[in-house]
Order: sequence, then structure tokens, then C-alpha cells
Amino acid sequence: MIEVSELTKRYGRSAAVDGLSFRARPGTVTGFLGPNGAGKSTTMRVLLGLDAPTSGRALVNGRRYRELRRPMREVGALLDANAAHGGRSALDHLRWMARGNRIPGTRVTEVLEQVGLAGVARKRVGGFSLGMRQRLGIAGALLGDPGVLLFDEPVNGLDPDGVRWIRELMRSLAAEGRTVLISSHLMSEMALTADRLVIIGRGRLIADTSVSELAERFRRGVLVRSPRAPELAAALAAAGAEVDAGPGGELSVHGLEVAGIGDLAAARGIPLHEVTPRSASLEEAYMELTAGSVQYRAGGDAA
Ligand SMILES: Nc1ncnc2c1ncn2[C@@H]1O[C@H](COP(=O)(O)OP(=O)(O)OP(=O)(O)O)[C@@H](O)[C@H]1O
Repeated sequence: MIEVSELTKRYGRSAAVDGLSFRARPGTVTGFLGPNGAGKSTTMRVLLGLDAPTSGRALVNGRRYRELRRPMREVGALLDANAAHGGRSALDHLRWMARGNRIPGTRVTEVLEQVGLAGVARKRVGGFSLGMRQRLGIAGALLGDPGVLLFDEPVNGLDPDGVRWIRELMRSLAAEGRTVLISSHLMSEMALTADRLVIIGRGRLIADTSVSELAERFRRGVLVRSPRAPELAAALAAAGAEVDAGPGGELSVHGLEVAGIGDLAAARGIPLHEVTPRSASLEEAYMELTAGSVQYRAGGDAA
């Protein structure tokens, strides 16, 4: 379990994180979303004890990081894919991590297998592609077999195969009952990977929601086509719906759901050729939610 409550982190006069509260629960992939500079990495750094909060709390399993008895066995993290020393082999890097944390060497072999690097374990990390370095970083996060995992932008720069691999890994880690927090600025990716979405902007919480709740919130009425559209429009309006007729004769209906529209048409013997609930895409929803908190725009204007 991850619990962030009233967390504020200031750098000088500006707040990177500003009164942020949310939870990430076991068995769940929580997508941590926000535009560049929203405060995602800062929150993760505080959770991992790499930065001290100005105020508020960021707890892993009910404790601050430095109060954890065996941190690597409780929480694993991928913050920076380039953290491993380029001159070392993947095997040496993980062995070094394992030794420092009293983790048995056999675990190194296991995680190398799990991330698909067993075949290149003795190669120097300096020659690794970005995707291989991400895998190595993930192997490091998994080394202590922790119940809580934090991944900061793990799909950045990966090809579609790598992206899919990460998505499936995150899902399987959550299915094992682990708490998985994964940051991204891409809604499209999170919509496929995450159960819950914590969306932040300028250090503040914008939404704490499930993917389906977010889609529901951005519903845009029901699109209806019928060869007897004017008659149907009148009947829907009489039933209290708000109806707009489009240029092609299609109706945009608000205030009545698909079932209600179908029942009403059936009762009057009006044929329906299409009844489609419409919602803004999740990407549009995300853009709308974060519109006020984008720090930098193309052209360099501060928002
Ligand atoms: N060490 C630091 N000193 C001063 N300002 C910092 C420091 N670390 C982060 N910031 C500022 O805090 C804000 C939040 O940064 P953070 O890296 O947490 O955002 P993010 O959501 O992870 O963004 P990105 O997606 O770009 O990584 C930014 O305005 C950033 O410039």
C-alpha cells in the first residue's frame, strides 16, 4: 500500500508537490499521470526517501521509507534507466545490488530470466539499448521480491514490443497482489495498463478515478439514426431529453440513455438504424482535465 497525504515539496519558493493526497492499493496498477513538471517524479523520490517532504507524508506499507527494516524487500523502483554503471555487466550490477541488501544470489538469475536479459547477462551495460536498460532497471526493482513497486515513465522510448511487455508485466505483478504505481504523461498507455488513475497537475490532485469512471464523466450523449428522425426527435423531446439534429439527420441525445431511447422508439414503432453512446476519448478527457496545469507549451509560452 502507498499512502500519500497532504504531501508538499517545495524547492525554494515553488512547490513541486502541493498538498497531494492519494492511495495506491495492493492488487492494483495505479497510473500516476500528469503533464511534464506536474510533480510525479518528486512524489516518487519522496516515497523512496531520496527527498524529504516539506510537509505531509508519503508512506509505504504505513511507514516512511527510512523506517522500513528491509527496504528493497518492501519496495522496488525504476526511476532512471541509466542508473547502472556502463562498465559493469548486468549480472555484476544486480549481484552488487543483491549483496548490499542481503538478497541471495539465486534471485539475480531469477530476475534476469524474468525480464528477458538472461542471454546478455555478462555483457557490459554500456552497450545496452534503452529497452535493455529499462529491463535491467526493472530487474533491479524486482530483486527483493517487494510487494510495492514504483516505475517512473517505464515505457519512455520503448518500441511497441517493449511497451507491450511492460504492460503485461505490470498487470501480472498486480495480479500477484502487489501494489504497482506507474507514472506516465501518456493517457493512451495508462488507459490500457492501469486500473486506477491518479491525475495531477502543478503538484495538485486533479482526479483520482477508474478508467471507466473517467469515460463516464466525459460522456457526450447518445448518437441516434432513424429514417423517421424528426418524429423520433419530437417524441424524445416530449420525454424530457435534449435533442440536437445534425446535418446528416443524425440526432444527438442528452438526458436519456440507450435503453430509454430504444424503449421509446419501440413503443412508437419507429425503426432505429444506430444508437451509439458517445464519450470524449480518454486522451481528450485528460487534455481537458490538465489544460490549466500544463507548464510548457509549444512555442515556449508558460500556461
Ligand atoms: N531538485 C530540484 N530543484 C528545483 N526544482 C525541482 C527539482 N526537482 C524538481 N523540480 C521542479 O519541480 C517540478 C516538478 O518536477 P517533477 O520532475 O516532479 O515532475 P514530473 O511530473 O515528474 O515531470 P516529468 O514528466 O517532466 O518528469 C518541476 O517544475 C521541476 O522543475
